Amino acid sequence: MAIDEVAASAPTPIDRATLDSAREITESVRTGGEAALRSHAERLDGLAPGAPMVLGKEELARAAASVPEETLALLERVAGRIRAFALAQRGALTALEVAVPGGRAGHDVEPVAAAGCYAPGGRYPLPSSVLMTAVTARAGGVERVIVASPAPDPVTLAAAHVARADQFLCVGGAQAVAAMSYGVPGLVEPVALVVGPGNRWVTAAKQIVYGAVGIDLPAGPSELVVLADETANPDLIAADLLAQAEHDPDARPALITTDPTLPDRVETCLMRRLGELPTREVASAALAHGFVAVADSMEAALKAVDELAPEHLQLCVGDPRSAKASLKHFGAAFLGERSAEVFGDYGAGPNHVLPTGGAARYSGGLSVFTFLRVRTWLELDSVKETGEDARDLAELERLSGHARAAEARLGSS
Ligand SMILES: NC(=O)c1ccc[n+]([C@@H]2O[C@H](COP(=O)([O-])OP(=O)(O)OC[C@H]3O[C@@H](n4cnc5c(N)ncnc54)[C@H](O)[C@@H]3O)[C@@H](O)[C@H]2O)c1
Ligand SMILES: [Zn+2]
Repeated sequence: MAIDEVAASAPTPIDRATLDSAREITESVRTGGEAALRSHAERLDGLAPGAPMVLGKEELARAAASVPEETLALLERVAGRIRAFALAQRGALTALEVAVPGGRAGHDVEPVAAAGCYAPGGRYPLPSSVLMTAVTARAGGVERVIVASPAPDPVTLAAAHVARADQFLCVGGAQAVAAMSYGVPGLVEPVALVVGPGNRWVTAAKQIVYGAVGIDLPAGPSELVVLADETANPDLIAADLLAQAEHDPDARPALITTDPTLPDRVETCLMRRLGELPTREVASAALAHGFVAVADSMEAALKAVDELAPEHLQLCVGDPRSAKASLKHFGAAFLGERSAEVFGDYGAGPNHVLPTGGAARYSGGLSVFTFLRVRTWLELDSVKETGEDARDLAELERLSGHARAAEARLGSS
């Protein structure tokens, strides 16, 4: 692909047909309750007829006890790193109090009361996403946490136990998002915020329920841009492209480089690795809509990356820090070829739930901040300095009630 065609090749966030089918599903769960939820789950999520849809803390603890000890220890270690990073981020946001004319104002920080955390499970079980969402919610102080994932395996349930989730909804897709958002009488209480990655039906459903609940960000099919110069190792690039390609046939792996000899060398490694990859069927489908672009300068390459606003950006260049510093739009950057994107996926610290479909232009990834509300307050001793301005501005807007409410205080200060 020519470098100046890269921006136009960006995927549209969600197609109309997926939105329509997600809307039908979310509406039917909203109005049809448990019976509608069960019928979608049996049809789309492989829920066995009569199987429980919701598990509580004891069942999650039992699942945790059933997995090998070293698996549980692994989940605990990864959860610990995600929690440590989230708590460090939490510490960067503090309550504020400042003087304003006539008094004081400020903000305080309060978590949402209840969060629904979606973890994908259609193609592969993703216990890592359970940890990324639910551990981070708890680190933010969320009181009630429900995790949803279709056909969960014991490790996914164990991850929910490790994350100290309260409930597990064994349902996926748009129906799970609707159930957590609207609630299902007798089964699931509605939450205030729904978060988590997923395929296009999950992403569409989050868009639909937004307003009734808060959502995090569009975190759809995986995207990776590798930005590489002549210092890059073609075999590592091939490995990284395949790692994201295997997520979903809709995933989008791409290489942008200033070295015209690199694409062929990457291609050779890619073909060899693809032949040996157990997930090659999905990966090949994704590779078919990935792309390679050669730029004649680093400046042109950086411009193309910025226009694309990719979810993951792997910087295989001589000076990754300065490349990152000159970019505005990406979900998460991985600096240098040792800092492979998979270490972000699997919990080095930062979250792996990241904006796709160009959403990096207006959103960062999921973080502890997603679960927090910054609420402001105002406390005045005197309205001498601001009261007349308030009254006059209200009159300009012809809102007499406002003007009078301000006026009523003017005499008393
Ligand atoms: N952006 C991120 O931060 C991030 C992180 C991890 C994973 N992901 C992405 O999450 C996705 C996971 O996808 P997945 O499919 O494996 O799991 P998923 O759990 O997201 O979706 C599976 C569910 O989709 C629903 N579904 C499937 N086909 C449907 C249809 N025809 N009509 C209606 N509903 C249907 C079903 O309910 C099914 O259980 C991948 O695209 C992956 O790249 C993104
Ligand atoms: Zn990944």
